[in-house]
Amino acid sequence: MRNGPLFSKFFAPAKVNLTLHVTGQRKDGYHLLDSLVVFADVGDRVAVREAEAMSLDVSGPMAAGVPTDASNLVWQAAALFDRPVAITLSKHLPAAAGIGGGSSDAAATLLAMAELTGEKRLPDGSVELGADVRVCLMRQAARMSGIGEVVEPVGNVPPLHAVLANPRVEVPTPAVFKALETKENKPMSKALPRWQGTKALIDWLAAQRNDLEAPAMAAEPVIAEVIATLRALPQARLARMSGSGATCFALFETRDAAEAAAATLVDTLPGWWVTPATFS
Ligand SMILES: C[C@](O)(CO)[C@H](O)COP(=O)(O)OP(=O)(O)OC[C@H]1O[C@@H](n2ccc(N)nc2=O)[C@H](O)[C@@H]1O
Ligand SMILES: Nc1ncnc2c1ncn2[C@@H]1O[C@H](COP(=O)(O)OP(=O)(O)OP(=O)(O)O)[C@@H](O)[C@H]1O
Repeated sequence: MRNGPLFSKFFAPAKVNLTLHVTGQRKDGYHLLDSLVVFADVGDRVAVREAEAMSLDVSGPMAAGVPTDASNLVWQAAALFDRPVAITLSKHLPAAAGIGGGSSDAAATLLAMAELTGEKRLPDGSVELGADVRVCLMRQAARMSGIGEVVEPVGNVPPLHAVLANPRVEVPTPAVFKALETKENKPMSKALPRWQGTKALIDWLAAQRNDLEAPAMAAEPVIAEVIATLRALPQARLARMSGSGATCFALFETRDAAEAAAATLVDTLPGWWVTPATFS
């Protein structure tokens, strides 16, 4: 005898592209990428409960403007299983922000639905929900290539402490890719180094790129201001945009330095979304 409806919940971590090299473009217009992806200890939360019919409740400090109907990627993910559920989504990440958002929420929903239904394999169409869904399903440091469908785990990534900042402007991913002038750029080195500690990783990252920074900045010039502001923070070692923006990150060698820097930004720029984070 089961006691009460089936229920499952999962964390949806922010997805951060430490690097994002655009190396080509397919005939269908999708761009080929080479990206070192890590996940933050900040994110959304998804819960699903067995119900008579599908429903979605969106709450949390970043819920404004997030769809509450079947256009939400969590609804689309849950609907791939033939089991109606009441979904609750608690939004802590800004949307259209280059840090996974909908894709990470969709991945968390897929995992929650698989647990709730006991399904061992994900339904067809799961990873097609978004180019970032596959890497978000892995939710650990990975090298992502192809258009996002090739995901290779990367071990021994030293801990990175960061500040994430978003000026609360939504940046449409398709437009940023479209505006990228040079589609064939150098990938990262074939073999990634085995970094000996946080400083070695940051030094290596400094020689990598996010090729979408330039088109994103052209679309939203405030992104250049975000990067300059992050770069000027005490003990900030590197600042870069994540994904197609507008969220940018600064890297620090200690969590204390990241938290102190975040507190400074929260004071001086109350209109921005700012949080300390640890990447792994
Ligand atoms: C920028 C990244 O976030 C890096 O992780 C991803 O490549 C984009 O992931 P995403 O936001 O889940 O992207 P999707 O929602 O699947 O695609 C949005 C649009 O971005 C463009 N797009 C996306 C991924 C890719 N490799 N090449 C593209 O050109 C396409 O126009 C696509 O229609
Ligand atoms: N669960 C969701 N959370 C936020 N936005 C969602 C969600 N589902 C659908 N959307 C819609 O998707 C759009 C893109 O939001 P999302 O957070 O996926 O940004 P993104 O820039 O694509 O993230 P990334 O590029 O890092 O994958 C939003 O503007 C919103 O209208």
